[in-house]
Amino acid sequence: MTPSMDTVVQLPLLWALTAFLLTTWLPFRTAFRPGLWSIPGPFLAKFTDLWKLAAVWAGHLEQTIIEQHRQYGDLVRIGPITISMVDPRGIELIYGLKSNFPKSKFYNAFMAVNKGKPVETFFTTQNMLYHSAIKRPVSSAYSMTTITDNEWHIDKIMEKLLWYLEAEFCRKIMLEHNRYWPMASFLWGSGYSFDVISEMTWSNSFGYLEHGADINSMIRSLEADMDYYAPVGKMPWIDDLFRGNPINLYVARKSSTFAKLAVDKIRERRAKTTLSAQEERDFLSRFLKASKTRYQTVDDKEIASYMVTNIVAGSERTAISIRAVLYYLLKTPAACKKLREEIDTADLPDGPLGYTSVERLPYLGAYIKEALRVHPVVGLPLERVTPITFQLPNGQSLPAGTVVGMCAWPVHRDLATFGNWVEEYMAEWWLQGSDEDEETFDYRINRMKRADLTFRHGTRACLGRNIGLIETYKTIPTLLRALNIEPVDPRTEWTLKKAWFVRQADFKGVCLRTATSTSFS
Ligand code: HEM
Repeated sequence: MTPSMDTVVQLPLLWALTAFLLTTWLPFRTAFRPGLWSIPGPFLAKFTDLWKLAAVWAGHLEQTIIEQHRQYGDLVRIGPITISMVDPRGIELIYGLKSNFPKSKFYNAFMAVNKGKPVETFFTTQNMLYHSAIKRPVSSAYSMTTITDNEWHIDKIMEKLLWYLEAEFCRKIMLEHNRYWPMASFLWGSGYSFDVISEMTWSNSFGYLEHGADINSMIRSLEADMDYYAPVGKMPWIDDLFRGNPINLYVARKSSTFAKLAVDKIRERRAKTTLSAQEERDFLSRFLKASKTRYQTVDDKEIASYMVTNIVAGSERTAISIRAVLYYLLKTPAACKKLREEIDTADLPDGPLGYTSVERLPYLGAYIKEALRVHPVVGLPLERVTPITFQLPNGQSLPAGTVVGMCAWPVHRDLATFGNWVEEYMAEWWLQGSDEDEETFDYRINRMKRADLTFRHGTRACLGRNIGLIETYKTIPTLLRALNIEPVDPRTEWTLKKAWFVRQADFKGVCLRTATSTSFS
């Protein structure tokens, strides 16, 4: 059968129309989306999320966003429907309790897989009702009172760390090798924080400190996962295509390492007839208690998901924070000296320091806050979706369905809030100046606090904030008191691996010696 004359004429027209739509009309429509087209930003980003993906892939989105904001101002369009904002007033509007904006699809990539099925967690869910339903039964387990009542879990691991560093390594290796020990994996790596959070969760640490190695490469594979999630989260359909497609999920039908471990721990705990005092009060016991009263919401799948979230969200972030504080202290010898003096004169008890005995030390607080300002853990914008038209502080409005996010790196470098010293480590700014009256100081410090995105803010703020803070506040002075930690060469820099987290790699210049040894040879 030969095609009719009409078809012959129509076919090329159809192709031309399709080509026009694909090459001109659709990109034009995307770029000139009402409410967004006037917001400045990189040209490519108006048309496609490839711009974001490429910047994350290249490992410097946080720096690129800082530069974009310096070039274009407070609002930058970094994707066809994505806006980055830097004005600290936006924090309350986007993340505050009243706004309740859901997370964007970026978080889909972070979903764990259990028996071939993606599992939503506190961290990943975009359903705010589900989020509040699963958070309510367990939120008291993360309160300041509960965590300080259970500091002994942290103390146990801290004692191991001290023993390990002093007895096992420092003394021995110092005697053998020029009396210093280049700080390596255990403290510098994440093993310590992994051990703390596993001890708090099920009263048994992974044992990184004892093994001195990355058991079953769990840390390495978690880091690799995070490095994968960050770029694919910027174009979530890529993850759907490769990892989340039904064929892959069916063929794999596997659970993530942490999900399997959590299920085993629940089974073991249920089989126990008596529990130790420690087990009675750990997270797992609290989750199991919650399941008795809220059994419709908190089933075993949910308990496993709470446990996985604890391990995944509570290990790397705290390790990165502790490393940041140590790094900036070591790079600023005057600060380190001042802090040592503060600790020495504070009349503190022996052994691992309690949170209540150190939280009021002014220099310690200032050094920690400043390190987390200069080096926030998360390096990407925390994306939320506007459910309705969103009125910005400058009067402009964004249409419903816009992805809007603030990244801690540019926000913590906002010149209007932090002054011209934003790139410097200047902890004293968190303290009242000698020529500053109370009122001026209160005004200044409150502005700085309102611009603090370290743990974020509002409904989806960090659930483990108290753990992260207590662990950091306890660990830094306990270490400084027990050991002299010094840079071999203060000019040495660390290297940074930037994806979802801005993770530090080897800072080889650091070495340890016990506080009692007098000098390096
Ligand atoms: C110093 C250490 C820590 C820092 C700097 C930190 C930082 C953050 C930040 C910035 C977020 C918001 C992420 C987002 O909106 O995408 C977050 C969320 C979260 N963090 Fe932390 N975190 C730390 C420690 C912990 C610990 C120890 C735990 C666990 C037990 C934890 C559990 C969580 C959870 C569950 C969320 C998700 C909350 C939600 O969406 O409702 N974090 N954290």
